[in-house]
Amino acid sequence: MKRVLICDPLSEDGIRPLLDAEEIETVVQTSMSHEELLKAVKDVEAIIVRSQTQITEEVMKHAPQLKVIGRAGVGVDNIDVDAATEHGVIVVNAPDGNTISTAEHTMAMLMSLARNIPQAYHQLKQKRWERKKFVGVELKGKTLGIVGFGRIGREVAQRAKGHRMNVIAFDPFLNDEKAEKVGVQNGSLEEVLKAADFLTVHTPLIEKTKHLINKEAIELMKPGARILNCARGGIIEEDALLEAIQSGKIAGAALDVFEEEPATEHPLLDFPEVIATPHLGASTVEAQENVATDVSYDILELLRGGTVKNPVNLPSVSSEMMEKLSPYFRLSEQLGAFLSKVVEGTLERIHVYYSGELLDVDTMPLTRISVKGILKRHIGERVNDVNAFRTASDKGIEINEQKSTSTKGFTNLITVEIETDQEKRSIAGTLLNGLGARIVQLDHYSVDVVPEGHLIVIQHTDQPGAIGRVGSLLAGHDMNIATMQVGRTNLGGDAVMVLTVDREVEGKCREELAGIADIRKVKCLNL
Ligand SMILES: NC(=O)c1ccc[n+]([C@@H]2O[C@H](COP(=O)([O-])OP(=O)(O)OC[C@H]3O[C@@H](n4cnc5c(N)ncnc54)[C@H](O)[C@@H]3O)[C@@H](O)[C@H]2O)c1
Ligand SMILES: O=C(O)[C@H](O)COP(=O)(O)O
Repeated sequence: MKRVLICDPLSEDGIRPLLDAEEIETVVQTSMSHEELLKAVKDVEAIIVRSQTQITEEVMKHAPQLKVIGRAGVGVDNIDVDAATEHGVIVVNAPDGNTISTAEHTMAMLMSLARNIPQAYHQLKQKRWERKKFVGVELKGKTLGIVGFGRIGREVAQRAKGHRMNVIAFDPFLNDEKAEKVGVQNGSLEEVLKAADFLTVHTPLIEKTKHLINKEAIELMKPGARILNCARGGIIEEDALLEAIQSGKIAGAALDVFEEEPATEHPLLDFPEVIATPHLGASTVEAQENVATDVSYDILELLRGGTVKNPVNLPSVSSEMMEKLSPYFRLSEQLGAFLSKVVEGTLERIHVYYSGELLDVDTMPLTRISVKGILKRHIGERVNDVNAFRTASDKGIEINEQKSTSTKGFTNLITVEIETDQEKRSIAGTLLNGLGARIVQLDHYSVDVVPEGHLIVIQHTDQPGAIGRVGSLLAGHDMNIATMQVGRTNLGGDAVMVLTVDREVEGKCREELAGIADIRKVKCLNL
């Protein structure tokens, strides 16, 4: 018997496939303490959670039989996906099942916020007939700013348009053409912040979106604007929001999620301008049945040796292929990650070229890993080796893979090229026998860089003193330079510097670097 442990409340109809499977024993044990959870996972092959239960590496270490973790919902931020991958545990989620419910909940919050419905209801329940106090605003003609135009963001936009709102959205995967097709305006984050009467966030919580809506962002907003978060606590900086509510800059907020949940004692709840629900976005009969069904089928398939529909981290490479390809896995991801951090604009096309000893190998898994490395910057851990292509195609990004006979003298060479609506950039890397991975080309500059650690990539004009000024500035910041590579097109022409430094480069240091004469662009990377 294979044991499946369900740790958070799930729809019984949704888990029916598991309950009906003869070879599966399904154990439902919710609201466990951490110690109880560690004991309960001892002999399970699958764990299913919603957002409450944290599946940490410690939990995985206590579950030696564990093969799969199912997230009956979208966000996998309560699961240590990296640790799962390291432990060979597949993570699956249910990305589509609760989209509509969450979009509808966002609209319910938007309307409640506009018309003070929770506050008025509360007064009436206290037998107070207040009318003057609860004068609201219409949605018609107002601008809804959407940050994160994925599944839920798009559904919210459609509904807001039904209310005759103007919609402006920001998403790194959105461009004017795609926005126009769905009748919204494409904007930068700054443009969205400045235009919004109501601002709603629908991004995942990843490093890049943590406190995306902070004090500086709120300062850009219109006085009297209102903010909604039905995505994840932490995308909006709660202290900054509190201050803005206190000062009157922000007229109201609707929150379904908090940085720490349960959030019964949260200071934001003391403000009458703040309305809130206890993470109810996905709490409908339909969504719960959908997500439980999707995750149950995937787990069943996987435990029966089949393939899953919604893997978050599954590497799908045969063992024979693995032997040939695995030395290039890390390099492929590093090339993608490196390039995604230096390129500007909305991604349109990714080309990957292989040459040398990679000519006769099925390199598709490597392309997938490079694409994952590129997309990870915006999507976080939810993009993986398996879903990288699907995610790219969902975002309208074209992927091309080609074999090339031009080896530039290397026994193997991988070249990744990104085209955006603004520029075309490329990077090439190789595995040097006995020496490991090297970046050997950045655009048309030859370099020799180990793709690891803290890197600074500087585009500048080749002029005497430029290198010295960079060195002195970094020294002034007590920043040790481990390696430095310089490439140039021609004397006095465009040039690039790639430096490896011993620690992360802070914002102030980066700004000062960008201010040096002859320096055009500075990008700081952690690989
Ligand atoms: N409140 C709830 O109960 C509930 C229910 C479902 C989902 N969620 C949360 O809602 C969020 C969105 O879910 P989804 O299904 O729409 O996901 P999705 O992956 O379809 O969309 C997320 C979008 O955010 C974009 N994005 C990433 N980084 C960005 C950035 N820095 N700026 C702007 N956009 C960025 C991505 O490109 C993507 O298009 C997730 O955080 C999810 O966990 C909450
Ligand atoms: O990411 C999600 O799917 C939502 O936050 C839903 O979380 P829940 O399953 O705990 O309701």
